[in-house]
Amino acid sequence: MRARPGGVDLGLVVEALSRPVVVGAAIVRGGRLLAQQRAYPDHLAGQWELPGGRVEPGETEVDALVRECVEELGVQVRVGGRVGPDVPLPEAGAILRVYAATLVQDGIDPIPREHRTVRWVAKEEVAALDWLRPDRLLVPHLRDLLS
Ligand SMILES: Nc1nc2c([nH]c(=O)n2[C@H]2C[C@H](O)[C@@H](COP(=O)(O)OP(=O)(O)OP(=O)(O)O)O2)c(=O)[nH]1
Repeated sequence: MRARPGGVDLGLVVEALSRPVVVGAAIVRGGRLLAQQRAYPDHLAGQWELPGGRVEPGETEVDALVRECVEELGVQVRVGGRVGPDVPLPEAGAILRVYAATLVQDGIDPIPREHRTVRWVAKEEVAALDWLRPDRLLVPHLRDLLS
């Protein structure tokens, strides 16, 4: 039996709050958004996502974004504000939380270390990219970021 003070199911609230967080970086340079193309697993290969990954225990979300951008792309990022709502990731049993970001050194190009390729996407191209399914919900918010 779940506790329901005031009609709120506390079990569900705790479950939602404790779900692991995958952070994503919406890195913008010169009015374009950086997207990266997955190389694996097979059923996701070829689709596009934002740089990022799981927040490890003891790490802040900003720490995780900075670490993932170094690991995946070899670049340092400066993390800004939130972009769009939290998006459920049913496959990973997690939620995706996206932050705006910029490159600390504008002249250093991101090099994909774990992905097939990366691409700087213009506002009018964002909606047409073959994003991972959860990211599709974020397309209007990503476009707004490029306004
Ligand atoms: N980084 C990132 N992951 C995303 C996005 N959208 C989305 O559904 N995901 C999913 C893919 C994965 O299931 C999960 C990220 O998990 P993860 O950090 O363990 O990374 P991964 O599957 O790429 O693999 P690995 O680093 O463990 O090798 O979030 C996105 O925009 N960026």
